[in-house]
Amino acid sequence: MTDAARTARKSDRTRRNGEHAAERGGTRLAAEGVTHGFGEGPVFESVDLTVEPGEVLAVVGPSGTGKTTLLRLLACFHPPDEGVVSADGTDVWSLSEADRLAVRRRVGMVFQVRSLFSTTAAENAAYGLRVRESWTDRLRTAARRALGFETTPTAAREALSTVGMADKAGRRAASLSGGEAQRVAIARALAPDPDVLLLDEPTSNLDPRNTALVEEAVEAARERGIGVAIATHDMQQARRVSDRTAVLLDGSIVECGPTDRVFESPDDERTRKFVAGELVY
Ligand SMILES: Nc1ncnc2c1ncn2[C@@H]1O[C@H](COP(=O)(O)OP(=O)(O)OP(=O)(O)O)[C@@H](O)[C@H]1O
Repeated sequence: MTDAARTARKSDRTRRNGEHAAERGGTRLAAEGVTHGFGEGPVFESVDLTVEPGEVLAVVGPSGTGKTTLLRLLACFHPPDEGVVSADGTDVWSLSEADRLAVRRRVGMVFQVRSLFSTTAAENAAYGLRVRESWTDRLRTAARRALGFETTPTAAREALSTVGMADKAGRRAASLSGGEAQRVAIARALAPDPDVLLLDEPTSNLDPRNTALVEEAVEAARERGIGVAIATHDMQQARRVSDRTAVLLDGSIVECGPTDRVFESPDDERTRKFVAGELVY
């Protein structure tokens, strides 16, 4: 495909996804002037970044630059040292715990390390739905299971299907390959239909087939109007899946813009060198 055709296809996709996002409402997550560290000086300073509804944002940068830290802050796991993490313009750390929990429930996160519970793929995919069940629902589910009825909620089955794992729903997590386990982790994040999906290096160590299936799931999320932020070392992946790319280097976002522009004519010399593989860390 020519560069012009790729750009045209992406802008068409961005427009359609904007429409899906508008239908859904969505949540706009943002880091505003965020500085964070772990006691030995900040990992990054004054970071401004938004994840818009219905877009895929790639966060690229060398190892140790703070991509995971940034995603964890956006997921509201803990407050930043300085600056604000906001959801639709509201500082999430100014909210009551209950309201902040409500924001967190609209955000799904998939970690770089294997993080499934030691049960079946189906139970893992249903986890986010089950935690929201009332006690009556739980009793009903337990009773149905005792009677041998299917108890996997439809949303969990659909999420497993989105990641190509429908046929392995009954498999125990421990028996899944790394790629299968990662796809189930994505299904678990997708099943409650989050507004935002945060993916931390979801395909590091995966083979091309699993990588392609994960990228298809990212596309499916985008088509539902979900905003996706994906931290990745893989520049080709950033180009394939994202609408915008943020480059996190030397403790700050040195560049953030439409992916094709960032890769083809970056404003910052460090970006040019980084995406060309010329920066050695
Ligand atoms: N809980 C923690 N305690 C102390 N230091 C931490 C903690 N979490 C991260 N760090 C440090 O913060 C820096 C950024 O780490 P982070 O995992 O966010 O980077 P990254 O860009 O995601 O790296 P990678 O690409 O290797 O996953 C590193 O120097 C790391 O050692």
